[in-house]
Amino acid sequence: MDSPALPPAPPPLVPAPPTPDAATMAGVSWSGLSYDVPVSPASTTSPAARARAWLAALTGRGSGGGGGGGNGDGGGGSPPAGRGPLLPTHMANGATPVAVPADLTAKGDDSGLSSGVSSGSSSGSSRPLAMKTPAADGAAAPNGVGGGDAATGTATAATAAARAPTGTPPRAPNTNRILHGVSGVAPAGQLTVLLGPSGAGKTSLLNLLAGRSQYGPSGGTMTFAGAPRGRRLRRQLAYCMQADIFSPRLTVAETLRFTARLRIRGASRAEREARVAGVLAQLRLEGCADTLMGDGVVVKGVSGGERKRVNIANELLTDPSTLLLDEPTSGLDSATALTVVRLLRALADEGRTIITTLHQPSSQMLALFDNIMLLSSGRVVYSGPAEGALPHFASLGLPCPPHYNPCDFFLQLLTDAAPDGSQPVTRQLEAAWAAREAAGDGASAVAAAVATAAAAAAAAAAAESSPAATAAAVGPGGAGGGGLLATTAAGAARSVRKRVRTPGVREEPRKYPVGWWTQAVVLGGRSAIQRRGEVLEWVQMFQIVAVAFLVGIMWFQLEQTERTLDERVSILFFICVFFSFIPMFSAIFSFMPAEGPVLHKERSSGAYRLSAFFVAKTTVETPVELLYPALFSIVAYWMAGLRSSAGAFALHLFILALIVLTAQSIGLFVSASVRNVKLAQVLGSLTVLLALLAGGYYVNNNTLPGWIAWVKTFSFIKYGFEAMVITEVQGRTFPCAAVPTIYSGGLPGTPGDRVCPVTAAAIYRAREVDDGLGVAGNVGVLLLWIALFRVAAYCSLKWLHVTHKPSRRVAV
Ligand SMILES: Nc1ncnc2c1ncn2[C@@H]1O[C@H](COP(=O)(O)OP(=O)(O)OP(=O)(O)O)[C@@H](O)[C@H]1O
Repeated sequence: MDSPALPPAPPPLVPAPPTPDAATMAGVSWSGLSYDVPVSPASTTSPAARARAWLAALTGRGSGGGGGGGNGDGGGGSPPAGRGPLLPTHMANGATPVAVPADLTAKGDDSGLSSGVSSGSSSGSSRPLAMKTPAADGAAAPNGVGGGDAATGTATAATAAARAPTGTPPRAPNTNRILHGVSGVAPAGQLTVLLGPSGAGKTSLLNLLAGRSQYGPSGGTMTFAGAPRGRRLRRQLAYCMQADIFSPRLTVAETLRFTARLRIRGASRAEREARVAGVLAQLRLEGCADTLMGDGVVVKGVSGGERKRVNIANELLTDPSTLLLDEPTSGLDSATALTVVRLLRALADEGRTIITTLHQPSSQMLALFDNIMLLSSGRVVYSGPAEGALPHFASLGLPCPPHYNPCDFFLQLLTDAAPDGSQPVTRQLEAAWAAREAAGDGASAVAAAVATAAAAAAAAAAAESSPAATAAAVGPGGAGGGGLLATTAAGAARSVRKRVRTPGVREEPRKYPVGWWTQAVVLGGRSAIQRRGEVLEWVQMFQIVAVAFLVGIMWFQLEQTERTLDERVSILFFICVFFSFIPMFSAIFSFMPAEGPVLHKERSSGAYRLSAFFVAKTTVETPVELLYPALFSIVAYWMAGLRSSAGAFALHLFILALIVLTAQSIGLFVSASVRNVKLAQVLGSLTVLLALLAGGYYVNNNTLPGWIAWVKTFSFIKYGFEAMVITEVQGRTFPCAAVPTIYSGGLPGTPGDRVCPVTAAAIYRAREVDDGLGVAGNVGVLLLWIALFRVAAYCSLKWLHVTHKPSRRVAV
């Protein structure tokens, strides 16, 4: 019996997904990216919520999972498909309503930045601007990224939901959504610019792409050169942060040389020098190669424009295929800013993927861009070729006035607010773009296609992980990206193909470009150079020597009798205190504000291990810290007439060095644990004051009540002071003076006779020195303190102070 004929297959409801070209595959794409951050603890009212917010802020975990309430698009989950209301049809110019995806229908923007779309906010507005959809006037779709026809009718929210490349995940409680399922593509060999008003989410998006966001993405995918971001691509991606953070006391050339030594793998010295010379020439920095970087405040250095270019040069040293830049022109005059943008254009023309945020580009700059992505409150209002933006807005009934800078026009559209603070036009633009994306005519379709291809490539790579298979996959004609790349004839894509095929790009056997020892040696060398301006600072040197002479004069050639025993003890205590304050306060500023930002930046780029930095820094700084007490002692010790023996002097110096290192270690710990400079200062002062008060000189520790007597155990000054006293008087006797003192006894009203001459034991008794511990015991305690606080400083630095690894809630 014949089987009945099958009914013809129904026509597809959605257009076929676009096929990304080679340059797009080799570039960066992101699909449905969402980003949530914890709400500020101060803005929550309930104590429990505030505690959760504090905890989230502390641990860097923005939201713990899906679901939960909330008033935003994510908070309560998306409304069922098809239930997105339409915008009101009050708009002029015969505009038809724009379908609003479910994502935009929530009352109130969960980002907390602006109000959400509501019929009231639009219909009640007397906005002069009105929009129409592309479908309304039959306008041809502007050249969207993915190609494909514009929707032929009003897209529904159901379509939007069905066509969304990735569903935006629900927003967790106590979080703000900064990015709402943002999709885009930045093809290789092209300059892609993120534009939008302040707070639109440009930096957040860039941070996500760079893997540097504080909390990690809440949803979505990213692909780099057709693959998910992984370690193998880490060094192919460079990020120029907005703040140009550099060590102020290094010259431009030194800065680049140190970066080259730390970040270029397996290069000889000559090759590194050639690379540095190359980027200096490329960025036209030869003229200021020997100028200090400076900090613009204390150390005079390069100009703002040069600094920006050094920032870019520093990242170009590793020859990255993808360069992300956050506001590379901020603070520059228009001519210098144009120079920087031209430079980015040239870098893109070399085949690199360049993605940058810019604040207010001129129309001259616009002509240099390939693509722009316009963001508003974390949502896309346009993403595609730069020349397609004006037609897109014109098709919505928003033509750019003649002789107007298009970029200013875009930003004005996105910042225009009604008297009640609402932004109906912005909301409508977001909705219009969402509708266009839903119709398959936008970046999200391309990004989704790239993500699919990337997933397939990753699966294939996992199946065939042999080097031969990898080579076949990346080579021309291979089954993977190489095959795709080989199909293009575009110049940009050719250079991209060359880059992607560069040996070493695919393999990242080690986490860091150079080994631990090299890192430590290079960082140590840099630390030494950084301190050159400080160590030899005549003022500081003069201060130490001047105080040494002053002390020598005040305590000049103390009599070797009972009469001056008090002075003898007091000078030792003064030395302990003086050399507790100085190293403590110089260490307190070690990481914040001084080196913390540089460390954070360099660690974020994966340049070196924290342990290498820490060991190098503390090792290099130790001899410098010990120089001052040595200078001081050479003068003051002999002038004051302390124990006249080379051995005693050496031991005195050794104990003083330990006191300095203990104070420095505590200072390092405070600096590594506290971000607030003032708080660090207060903590430092408190620590030294407590150590001073419990040091056994001012207060008789044995007479303290039991509940507070334990404080003396934590006074590092006490241990140093006692060790010094023992060194000074051990085995000596001092002839009695005419007038009795506490050392010889026999004072009126005290029991017992006077004991002459005064022995060391009598001095220990009078000063409550614990001679049972001896010099060795006290030295041991100080060494323990040094070790403990250094380890604690390292741990704080690693886990509390400098975070360079964002938490990741989804794998991308
Ligand atoms: N970690 C965070 N915690 C709280 N809010 C954040 C965090 N990161 C970003 N935001 C908020 O997200 C919004 C977007 O910030 P983002 O820096 O991305 O904006 P932008 O477009 O780069 O702005 P600008 O042009 O002024 O630099 C801002 O309102 C910002 O306050």
